[in-house]
Amino acid sequence: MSNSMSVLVLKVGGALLQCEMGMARLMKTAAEIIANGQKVVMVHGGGYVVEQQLTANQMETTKHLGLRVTPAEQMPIIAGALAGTSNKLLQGAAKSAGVVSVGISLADADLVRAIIKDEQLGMVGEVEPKNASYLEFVLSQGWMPIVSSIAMTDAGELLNVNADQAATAVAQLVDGQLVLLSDVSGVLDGKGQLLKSLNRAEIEQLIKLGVIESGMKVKVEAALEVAESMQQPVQVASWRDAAQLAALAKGEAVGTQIQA
Ligand SMILES: Nc1ncnc2c1ncn2[C@@H]1O[C@H](COP(=O)(O)OP(=O)(O)O)[C@@H](O)[C@H]1O
Ligand SMILES: CC(=O)N[C@@H](CCC(=O)OP(=O)(O)O)C(=O)O
Repeated sequence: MSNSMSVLVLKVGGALLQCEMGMARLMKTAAEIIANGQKVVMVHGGGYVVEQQLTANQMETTKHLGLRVTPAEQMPIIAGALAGTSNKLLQGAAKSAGVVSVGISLADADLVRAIIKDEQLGMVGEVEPKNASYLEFVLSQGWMPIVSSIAMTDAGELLNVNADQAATAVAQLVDGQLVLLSDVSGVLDGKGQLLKSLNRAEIEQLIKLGVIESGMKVKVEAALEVAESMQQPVQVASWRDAAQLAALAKGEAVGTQIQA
């Protein structure tokens, strides 16, 4: 079990980037957590920004089981949308909340080892933790790393990594406590009610029933991997919910606890 002073890895989903008030509130929360003495690493998605920029370039896009099929010719736009636009939008919000940030990607400083996940998905990456030195240095300065999910193969090709999976690798890398913040208050049951806690058997059952699907399926599977490998619960909650953010700042459990 990690103690409350361990590194907090906060993953934020792409819908946040469409909401200026949401970004401001989240960064205020991050500022409070940092002021309380805890280190924070932010990992972000940006699925909506990717879609806007592909559409603006007359490119079509599809997802397969929650992962974006990424043809090589789309990679420059996707990298720009995630490591550029999305990352800098969040840095701007951090700056105006008084948080000093360092905007990086998974491709920096050998943070992770990245390989192509499945040829049929194109340039989609699968990552595992590699070298924490750079993150540790940034954190030691009191700065907040903001990490996009763009990675690089050993041959130097850019890869598009699902941001929940990126956050998993980062949490393992820094031995951190992982919180996945989305636009829903947590994992919901078939009636839309929040499920407070889920283990592997319950997750498998809900996936089989089709209650947990698409992006949430990728998210809970990523959460479960961390919960099991690090033997600590992972929280799935919402950046939209001010009460959840306030609880998070106090170190309380929020949303759905994914348990080992
Ligand atoms: N059982 C479920 N509970 C909550 N959300 C679910 C569930 N099944 C599917 N979803 C969908 O998953 C979405 C969250 O995943 P995703 O869009 O990938 O989030 P993010 O971009 O924040 O990572 C929700 O907005 C919802 O549409
Ligand atoms: C391979 C893959 O699916 N990559 C994602 C990366 C961004 C992401 O995960 O963004 P959200 O957190 O907003 O969903 C994508 O292209 O959308």
